Amino acid sequence: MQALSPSTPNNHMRPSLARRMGRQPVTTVRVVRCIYRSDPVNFPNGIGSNRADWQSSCAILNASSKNISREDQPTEGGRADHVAAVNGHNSAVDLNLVPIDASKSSPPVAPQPPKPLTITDLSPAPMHGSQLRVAYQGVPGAYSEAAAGKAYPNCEAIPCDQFEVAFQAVELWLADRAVLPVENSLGGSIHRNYDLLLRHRLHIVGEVQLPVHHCLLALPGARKEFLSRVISHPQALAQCEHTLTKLCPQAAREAVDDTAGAAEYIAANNLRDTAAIASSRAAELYGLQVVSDGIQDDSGNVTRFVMLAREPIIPRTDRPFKTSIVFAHDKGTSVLFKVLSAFAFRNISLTKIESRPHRNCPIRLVDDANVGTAKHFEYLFYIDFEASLAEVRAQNAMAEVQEFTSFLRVLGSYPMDMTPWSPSSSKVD
Ligand SMILES: O=C(O)C(=O)C[C@]1(C(=O)O)C=C[C@@H](O)C=C1
Repeated sequence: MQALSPSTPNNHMRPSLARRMGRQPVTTVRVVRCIYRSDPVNFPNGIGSNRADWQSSCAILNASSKNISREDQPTEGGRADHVAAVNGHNSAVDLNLVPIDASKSSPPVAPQPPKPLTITDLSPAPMHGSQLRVAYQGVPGAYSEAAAGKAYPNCEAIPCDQFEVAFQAVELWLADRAVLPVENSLGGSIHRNYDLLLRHRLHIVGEVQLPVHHCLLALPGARKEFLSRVISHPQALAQCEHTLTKLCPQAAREAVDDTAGAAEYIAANNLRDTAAIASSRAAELYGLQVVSDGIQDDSGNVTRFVMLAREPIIPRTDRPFKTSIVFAHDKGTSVLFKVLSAFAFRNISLTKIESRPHRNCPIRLVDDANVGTAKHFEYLFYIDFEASLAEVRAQNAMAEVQEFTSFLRVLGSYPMDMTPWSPSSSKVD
């Protein structure tokens, strides 16, 4: 089976099911022009230069207007005001977008003098986040939806059919935050999402670590001995690899876009020979039965998600902060030790280091007249360190790192998730 995506035939069933759930997944579309009505979260005083820019650069999007034309793929590297991700045909209502009709526009009102910016205008809303619109990849019941709820209780979670679309939803003010899984304690890093962090200009403003408790789900009455395949997100398949071999050795494993989408697909197509790895909430939402509960290979299975916003938060020192950076050097990996020592000398702990291919310059050739040409792979390095950028030691470390690197970007300086440890229990039958 192909992965569920906007272009695959499977996709036709997803909007209908999502509609049953009360909302449609965000898909990639081209919006002609749009206006943003209000942003109570980022600009509670009703003022902000970003919003003004946005208003002047955009005009009309009407939920029912014919101005929206669907496209299968987002424009690669396209400008934010050309490509939008909106929610189905009722999007304008859901997303606070209002039509402008010049003939019916209200009478002119005296211009209001701008209110001075305050510190709250500059800093995104705190983590309790009511009314925050949070874009996530997947359909209701996905772990990313649960992560959005953990980070921002009472938020409005907006399903998106791709991670790329979740980024665009924030860039285009259709959502206030995006939630992005970056690593799992069993499956490791989600590499593609590291690449997306660099390709887009959003800022990391928070993190949550979510215990991930997987279930094997099938249609009511289905027996695990007769299952011929198990479908899920590749990370979920990896996290249950050994347990699955014991439970259903006969079943083939197939990757799809998200865990809950796998459950939805089985229900929509009445597949009696197929099971999904997904959450118990997905079982409830799509009417499936839990064949086995707690099938992750380790009871302490945890996925780390980062929260992304258009603006960075102001780093503080009154609680534990983490900072994420990415860097490269035109002399390659030889600078890595120097960069790491900038943190070590200041007693700053690193919590994560990841390397990704340097796509702009993947290979560096070093000619040696005597022995020939060495071909070195080039990397971008992602580092998370345990300090706030408001701390002098972190600022000094960064100044030193800047000297050693040819490219350096701060992805965000944000509060660490310090919630109590509650591992998901393993309950395999
Ligand atoms: O498919 C989902 O439910 C997701 O939210 C995605 C995702 C991931 O990308 O890692 C999130 C958490 C789990 O680790 C498995 C899958």
